[in-house]
Amino acid sequence: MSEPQSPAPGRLVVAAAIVDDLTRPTRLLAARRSEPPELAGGWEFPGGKVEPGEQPLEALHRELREELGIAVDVGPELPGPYDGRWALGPGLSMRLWLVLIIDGEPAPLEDHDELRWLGPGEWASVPWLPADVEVVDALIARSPSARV
Ligand SMILES: Nc1nc2c([nH]c(=O)n2[C@H]2C[C@H](O)[C@@H](COP(=O)(O)OP(=O)(O)OP(=O)(O)O)O2)c(=O)[nH]1
Repeated sequence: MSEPQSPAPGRLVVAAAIVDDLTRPTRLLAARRSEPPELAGGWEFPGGKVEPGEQPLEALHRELREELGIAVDVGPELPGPYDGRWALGPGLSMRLWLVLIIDGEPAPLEDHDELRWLGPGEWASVPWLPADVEVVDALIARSPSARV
């Protein structure tokens, strides 16, 4: 099968599908953005932009510590259709990994005003940011344990 034509990868955003189990996940942690105004109220995978000179996984650990106050073990990546990345908007694309919390209780410290554990059958039940809808669908498709 041929690769879809780009949107250019653009700046890399790294994000986490925080789950309760890396092989048979049943719960997924969604975060509601509080800013900027045009994105506020939309639900997303916690994460953020990779800074110059930073490795992607280094950025992921930093963002999760800053935004939620947690340390994680990183599991498998959910590769997107654009050279492994998911298209976000103009000039941005995302890599996403399943992760498990190993330290800390997640709290909306930065950029979010609510966190919610979504149980089986609920993973698509919040209004995800538009670009995340296909990502959530792909996550559900690879996680039979997420379905009721
Ligand atoms: N973190 C994250 N960002 C997403 C997702 N879906 C999606 O469209 N985005 C967009 C929203 C933002 O435009 C961009 C990520 O930027 P960000 O604001 O989280 O990055 P950052 O924490 O590094 O913040 P900054 O340096 O830009 O202030 O990607 C997602 O699931 N997670």
